[in-house]
Amino acid sequence: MKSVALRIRPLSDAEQEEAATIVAHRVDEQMVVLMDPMEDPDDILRANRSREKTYMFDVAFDYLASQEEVYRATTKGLIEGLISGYNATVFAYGPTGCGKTYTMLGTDKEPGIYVRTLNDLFRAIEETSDDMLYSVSMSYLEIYNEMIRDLLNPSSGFLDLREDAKGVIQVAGITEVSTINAQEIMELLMKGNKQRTQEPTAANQTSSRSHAVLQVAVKQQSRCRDVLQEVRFARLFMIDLAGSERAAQTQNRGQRLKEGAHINRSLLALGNCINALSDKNGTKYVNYRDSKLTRLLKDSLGGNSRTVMIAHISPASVAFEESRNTLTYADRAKSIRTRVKKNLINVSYHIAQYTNIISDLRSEIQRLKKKIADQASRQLNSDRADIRHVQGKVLSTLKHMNHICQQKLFPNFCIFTLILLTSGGPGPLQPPESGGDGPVEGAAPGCLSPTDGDQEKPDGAGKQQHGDPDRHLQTPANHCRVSVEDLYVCLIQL
Ligand SMILES: Nc1ncnc2c1ncn2[C@@H]1O[C@H](COP(=O)(O)OP(=O)(O)OP(=O)(O)O)[C@@H](O)[C@H]1O
Repeated sequence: MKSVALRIRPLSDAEQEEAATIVAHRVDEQMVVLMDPMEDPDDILRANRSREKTYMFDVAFDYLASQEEVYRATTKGLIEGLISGYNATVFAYGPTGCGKTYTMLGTDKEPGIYVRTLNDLFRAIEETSDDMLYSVSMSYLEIYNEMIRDLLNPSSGFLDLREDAKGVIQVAGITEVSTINAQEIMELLMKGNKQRTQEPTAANQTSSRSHAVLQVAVKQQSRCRDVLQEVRFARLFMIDLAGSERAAQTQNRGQRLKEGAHINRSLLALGNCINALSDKNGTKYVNYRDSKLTRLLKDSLGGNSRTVMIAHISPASVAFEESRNTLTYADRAKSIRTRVKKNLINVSYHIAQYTNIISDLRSEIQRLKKKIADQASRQLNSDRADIRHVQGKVLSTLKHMNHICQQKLFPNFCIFTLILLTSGGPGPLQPPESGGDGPVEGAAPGCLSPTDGDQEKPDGAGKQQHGDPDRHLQTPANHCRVSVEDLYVCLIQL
């Protein structure tokens, strides 16, 4: 547990009337002492024991502590974690009439933990709402005689507990009100509270006959829509348990007695869970299924939750037995360890999203590779066609030249023909390997290349002379075409 606190309420009017003595004292911020009122001091001396037993808690309060002090020391620290995705639970535990409802709900003048927590939660949300987007929903239920009732919609009948795929316990069909308006939530809380089963008993005029569970779910995500966005989700349970009671003390009959039996049964189940969870060897079976209360509190007790227990006792000698039991359970609860982790509800969604992006990119790469390969093969085919076309042109030019050449030019003409056939004649064609340089390198000595032409005619004279803008393109086809033109010029000059 994150912390276990103890609160000792003031002596009640009834206790004062009974002239009860005070047996439970707060010694300091953490220590409480309980004195046994029945023990004979002589017996204690003879047995060499103390009449007093001390208990240590994370924090201890007595009748002087204000509601604000209790809230600050126990619950306020949970809010920051809550809005960042850490589950939290605060529950009030103790015998009937010892101040659980006072701590959790409080009064109009002295509001309790519910109101203070919600106020601070909405303040924290407001302070960060420029960067973060929130959604808050609230539900309020009671477990009365082992049945779950929706306090925000009591006419909906009894509800069932279900475990979702992730093992989280949910209340099927519960009303969840979405709001980030503190005032609205307070009104709902007050309305729900009026629905809560309360009856006067001899021990408490306003005894809660049910366990009340206020659940606030907070979802937070960044307003900035980047790819690495996280959605954090956390639940806060605030629980006002019904008080354990002894029939003799409450003088209950009939329905009250039956309620008391149910209350005690679920609190016994809670006590058993606390016992098993606090077992030092960790080998005891934790039976959450014994009551609806323990099923609902499964995560809060031994799972993923920062849990605060506020145990309550009366200081009076008449309540000694109940106080001792409560102190013993609260003391044990200190050794319960929970495994808290941040709830990032859409991590798997993002992983799925990344997987989709990667597979889209892979198919895009495949598509582009195929396109490049197709283009390259089309280009190669068109280059081959160009070269064959040029070769054809060369041959017909040569045939034509054959007619116009004088006899004395014939040997020169034959030499040029030979050169041309050696450099670009029919035979296996090589595609350009780098910028079309291949055919130039492969040209026979004496065959003119565009570069050769430029070298021979500085200042672009060659370009003007031939007037062909494609002349400098380094493709095999152009290279051959230029060579033919140069050859033609040379032949005419000869
Ligand atoms: N710290 C306190 N300061 C002043 N009054 C208190 C304090 N604690 C409890 N009381 C008063 O004691 C009475 C009983 O308290 P409360 O109803 O909160 O007990 P409870 O533990 O919730 O009882 P139950 O389990 O029967 O519902 C109430 O009248 C309440 O106002």
